[in-house]
Amino acid sequence: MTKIAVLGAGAWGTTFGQVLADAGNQVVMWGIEPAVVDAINHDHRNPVRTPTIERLPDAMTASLDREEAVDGAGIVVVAIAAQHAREALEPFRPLIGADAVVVSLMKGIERTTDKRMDQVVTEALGLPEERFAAVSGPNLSREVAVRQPSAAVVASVSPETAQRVAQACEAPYFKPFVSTDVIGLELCGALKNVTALAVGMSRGAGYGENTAAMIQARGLAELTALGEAAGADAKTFAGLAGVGDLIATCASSLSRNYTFGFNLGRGMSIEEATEASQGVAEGVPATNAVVGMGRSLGEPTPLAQAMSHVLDQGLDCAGMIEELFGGPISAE
Ligand SMILES: NC(=O)C1=CN([C@@H]2O[C@H](COP(=O)(O)OP(=O)(O)OC[C@H]3O[C@@H](n4cnc5c(N)ncnc54)[C@H](OP(=O)(O)O)[C@@H]3O)[C@@H](O)[C@H]2O)C=CC1
Ligand SMILES: O=C(CO)COP(=O)(O)O
Repeated sequence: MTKIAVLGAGAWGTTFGQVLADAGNQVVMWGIEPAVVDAINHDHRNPVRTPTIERLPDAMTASLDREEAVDGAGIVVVAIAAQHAREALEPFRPLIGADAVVVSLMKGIERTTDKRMDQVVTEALGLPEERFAAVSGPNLSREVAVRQPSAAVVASVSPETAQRVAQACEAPYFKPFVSTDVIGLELCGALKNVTALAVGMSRGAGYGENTAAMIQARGLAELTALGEAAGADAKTFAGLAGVGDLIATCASSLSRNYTFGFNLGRGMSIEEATEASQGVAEGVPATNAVVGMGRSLGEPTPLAQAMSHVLDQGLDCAGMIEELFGGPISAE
């Protein structure tokens, strides 16, 4: 059995840990909450983050100790809230094996640097990019947790690394595809969250399918253009990690980003929506980073800009839509 460490015992880390265990690996979760680590070890449960999983596989254990978690692990998976990834990972730098591959499940942009998670992870760990892979796709954790059929894309600049990670996470209900477009995959995951906030907001305000579709389609155009400007392959945005994830996230109350937006749309303040959120809504800190990224690449980001006015200045849903669609007629 291959040992795989999963850093971060949140909803997706724990659920993906179950995928890896179901795929035949020995999985050690690393977390910072003693109660969560204790519950995984003694009750085979993570009642805080994955309450719908009644019993985690026997091949899953957990540790509070960094060294114990990654010692002998051939693959190290990172599923930590994006804004905390760098500080959480730096202490792992001397501990991760020289041949280990590091995999990011995170869908975010670092607010203070506007950097993608592949950049944050490789910088924090001093990792060559050939030993890094990202996994992204339409993977609402509660559905994967009950083993509904799902697929994801594993991207690495090294086709061998992508293949190795894909083989490790292929389970009867979880189908990985491979790609070398790390930048595209990272931007799909992070930027669809900003669109999900806006679509959720329109739903919360009472608007229907047409409004949701127009925001979603413009969001896709925006993230594709930004991705291409950053060096990504446009094909990635039409695939599972792009359109696929956008469809899942923008249509589901299981998405924290959609729900955060929905709550804003029905009148909650940012503080109230944050309080109501069940886990991290990555689109919130990513929004201004997307605006910053657009500015540095010379690419307009009207949707992210409108959402930043929602988050920073309290713009309401009607104002957000007016800002997005109220300008002069232009080519699509
Ligand atoms: N849930 C989903 O459906 C999916 C999520 N993702 C992505 O995966 C990433 C993780 O999401 P998810 O697990 O759902 O989020 P959760 O909010 O459930 O969990 C976040 C995790 O980050 C940990 N964390 C936060 N700060 C620190 C820190 N300083 N040091 C160590 N650990 C820390 C939290 O620990 P603690 O519990 O102790 O606070 C928690 O385990 C996100 O980027 C998300 O976009 C990707 C695909 C699907
Ligand atoms: O990325 C996800 C589904 O693919 C999860 O979305 P949320 O982070 O909005 O819950």
